[in-house]
Amino acid sequence: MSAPNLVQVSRMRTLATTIHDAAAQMEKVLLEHHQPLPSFDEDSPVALPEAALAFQSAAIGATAELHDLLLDPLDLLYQKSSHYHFTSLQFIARFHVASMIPAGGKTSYAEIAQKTGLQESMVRRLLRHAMTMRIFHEPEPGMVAHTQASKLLVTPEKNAWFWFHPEVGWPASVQVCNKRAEWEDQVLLFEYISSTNTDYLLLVVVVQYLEATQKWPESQEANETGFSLAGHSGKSIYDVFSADPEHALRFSLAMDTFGELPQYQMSKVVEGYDWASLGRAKIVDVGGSAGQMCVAMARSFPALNFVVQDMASLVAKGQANLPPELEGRVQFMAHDFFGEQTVRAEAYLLRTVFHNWSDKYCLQILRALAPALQHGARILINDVCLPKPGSIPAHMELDMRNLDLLMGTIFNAQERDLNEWVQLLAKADPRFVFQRLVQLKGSALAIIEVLWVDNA
Ligand SMILES: C[S@@+](CC[C@H](N)C(=O)[O-])C[C@H]1O[C@@H](n2cnc3c(N)ncnc32)[C@H](O)[C@@H]1O
Repeated sequence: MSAPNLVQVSRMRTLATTIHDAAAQMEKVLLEHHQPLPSFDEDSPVALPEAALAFQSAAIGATAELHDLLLDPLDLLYQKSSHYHFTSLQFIARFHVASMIPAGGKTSYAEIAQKTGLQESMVRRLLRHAMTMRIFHEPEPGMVAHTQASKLLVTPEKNAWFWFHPEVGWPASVQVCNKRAEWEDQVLLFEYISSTNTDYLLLVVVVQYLEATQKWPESQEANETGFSLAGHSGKSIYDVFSADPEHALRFSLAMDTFGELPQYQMSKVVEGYDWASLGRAKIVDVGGSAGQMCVAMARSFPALNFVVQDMASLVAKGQANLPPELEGRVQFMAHDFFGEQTVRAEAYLLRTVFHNWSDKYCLQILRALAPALQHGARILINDVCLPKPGSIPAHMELDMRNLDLLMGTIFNAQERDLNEWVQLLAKADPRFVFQRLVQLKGSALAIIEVLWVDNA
């Protein structure tokens, strides 16, 4: 075993000390100038006294470096290349949302929806995303109030300046490499996805999100999205992929890298749920890709057996790569999850399956399970469960709300909060009875545990 990296530990402490010392100096200066301490409060002074500026700069530099230093490197790349925040900022700027909220007061999501012509649920998603960046806050459920930053946007000049970045600078920057013509060529598009990461593509797609939302309000269809508008002439991502299974397979490889981010790792699922409580049981992994999750679980829980269901190309890949010692314990089956479930089992796992489908299609996937379900069967949904605004650290909430906007942009789908999960299940069939939410430690994902109860 190699020795711990003491240089990194020392840098971490040096930075923490710089932050501590600079903050103490700033407090002193502010007290001397009879100024309040920094806060997000809408009435907090914007400018610091001259004597505090050097300390402010030292603290910002050290916090930024400490933040990056503490990130997993894959997460660092992900965070630096995430651009979903432009979607919520574009909405705020385009509709001059700041001017709809009175100073010192509050306005409901419903009223903002009515003034902007967007659906209330969309307004809530966009503004809750911005709130993780301290732009507006939700002082009570359903209401929006100013922070120090959002209040600046009340004036037309500031809003125009703010508008410039998502509406002019951002779309222009997408064109910098003048690739749009080449993107029309799907082969290059998919080579791009698989060879680097999805961000260049997603940038073009996300630019179109508000356009799609305004063009097709309330749409639940994947061919009426930012993706469809971004050079795909009305096609959904599914249409584009199904025309080319090889590239669909490559996209699934790109998704595997997503799964390596600490907050989405499969090990958190293996460790975070009481799988042993199932006893000797069979688990069907619906939409289980090439079986990576089941292989990890089979290794840790010898009493469990698995059936992985997915598209034919993926299950064939899973079967070919199955470690020999798991032969017989992990089976593969091509199955369309919109079609009737035929395998009877003690539990059904649906891992990150629902978040890329709108409610209309999630209901179909849930109802298709029913014919195979026996009283007491567990349905385990491993997906994001959006937190109450402000209830977890902002960078973690932002990560979840980024994913929410990404799902909207590409699929007309969404991440869901607990209330939305419970409502979705009840609407699918009252025999789906929500049991409990298990928030997996160190993960952005939860397990929503549901029982099938005959006569419920
Ligand atoms: C976001 S991925 C999740 C994969 C896997 N559960 C995981 O967590 O790594 C969604 C999966 O659903 C599969 N899928 C999409 N449409 C399907 C359908 N109609 N029937 C079965 N599987 C489908 C995809 O091939 C993909 O493997």
